[in-house]
Amino acid sequence: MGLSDMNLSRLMNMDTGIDIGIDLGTANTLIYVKGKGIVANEPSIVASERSSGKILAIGDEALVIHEKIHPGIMTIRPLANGVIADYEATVKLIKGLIGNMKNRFLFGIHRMLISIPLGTTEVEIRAVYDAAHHIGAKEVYLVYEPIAAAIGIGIDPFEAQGNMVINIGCGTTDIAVISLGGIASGESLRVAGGEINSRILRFFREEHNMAISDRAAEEIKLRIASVHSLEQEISMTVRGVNFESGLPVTAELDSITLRDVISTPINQIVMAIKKTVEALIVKPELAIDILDHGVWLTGGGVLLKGLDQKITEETKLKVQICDDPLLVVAHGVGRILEDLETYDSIISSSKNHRKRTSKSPDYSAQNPDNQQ
Ligand SMILES: Nc1ncnc2c1ncn2[C@@H]1O[C@H](COP(=O)(O)OP(=O)(O)OP(=O)(O)O)[C@@H](O)[C@H]1O
Repeated sequence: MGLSDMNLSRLMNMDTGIDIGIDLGTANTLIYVKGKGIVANEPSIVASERSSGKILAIGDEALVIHEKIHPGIMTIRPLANGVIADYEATVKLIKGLIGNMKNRFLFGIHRMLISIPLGTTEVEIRAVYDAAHHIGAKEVYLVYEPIAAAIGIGIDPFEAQGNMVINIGCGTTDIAVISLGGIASGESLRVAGGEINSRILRFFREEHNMAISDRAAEEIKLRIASVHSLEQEISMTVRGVNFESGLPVTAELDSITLRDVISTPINQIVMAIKKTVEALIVKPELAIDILDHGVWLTGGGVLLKGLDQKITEETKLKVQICDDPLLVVAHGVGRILEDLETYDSIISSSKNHRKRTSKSPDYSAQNPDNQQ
């Protein structure tokens, strides 16, 4: 009796290994397995033993350790501003997240597709390729995050109509006008949700001589941060530690004061959006498309209260927050992975990656390989 189609495909899968997509983010790393969907969504954090470097935990478990100071354990966030800041820890994070799955397959990972921010330099791209090969991927592909986000929304990146996507994560904000499979106008800045938290931490340090935890800064942002006046302004009591006495203290913070505290990064993001739109002056038909169809907001950072309204007021563009902004890049990476042939021209591969020096990228390029 011959092999059934299913057995044959199983055999082929074993022969070549699994295909994995990764949204490697500053705050969160998501793993997509071809044919299965998103199988992991955990914070990008690794905890290791200080003396031996032995990995104790990754993801959710490492975050719990991070919040409880322990002299013998250190925690690392391997990604900063969307790119690899600690190579070893990044490898450990990805290995840890896919480790359990991989054991179920005989020949490990075949293809690995990773999303990267628009502003990733040549050196940083090299590090991503190296890490993926180090982990065992036989073929490695990269895609720019806003293109993955667009595909995750359901936009056809090859259509002539211009589509504008603003992806605000933790470490980076990417703004791209996508048309005909390329980026017609784009900006990338290393300012996003994480910078808002940094401003909150700094405010308490400078204004209240008070240390607050990373978790407290995140909670403040989620509960009372807004970039547009609220119908009813809100406030909360914040707990921390006085820098001099070391004693626990509290302070009140209201949404009006906080709006001012976070205004600089918000203005930087708005300026970058305006710059991207202004660059379309030489491509008026794309500018009209954006005016007609509006802008998509993706990434967790867009959930900041009133941000959509602020962007509309400042740019006169209609904006829409996509469904599942924290998952949309991973969904896009997944769609590409399921159909690599269709998306061939918008991804780059380590096979055809040429060695170049680190320079500012040219966003007219269609994929991360085309950096000048
Ligand atoms: N409700 C919310 N309000 C404001 N910010 C939020 C909210 N929910 C999540 N965020 C922020 O979204 C960010 C995480 O988003 P996301 O997972 O898309 O980023 P990332 O992919 O890890 O980062 P990057 O793409 O920059 O490397 C964090 O800064 C988080 O604080």
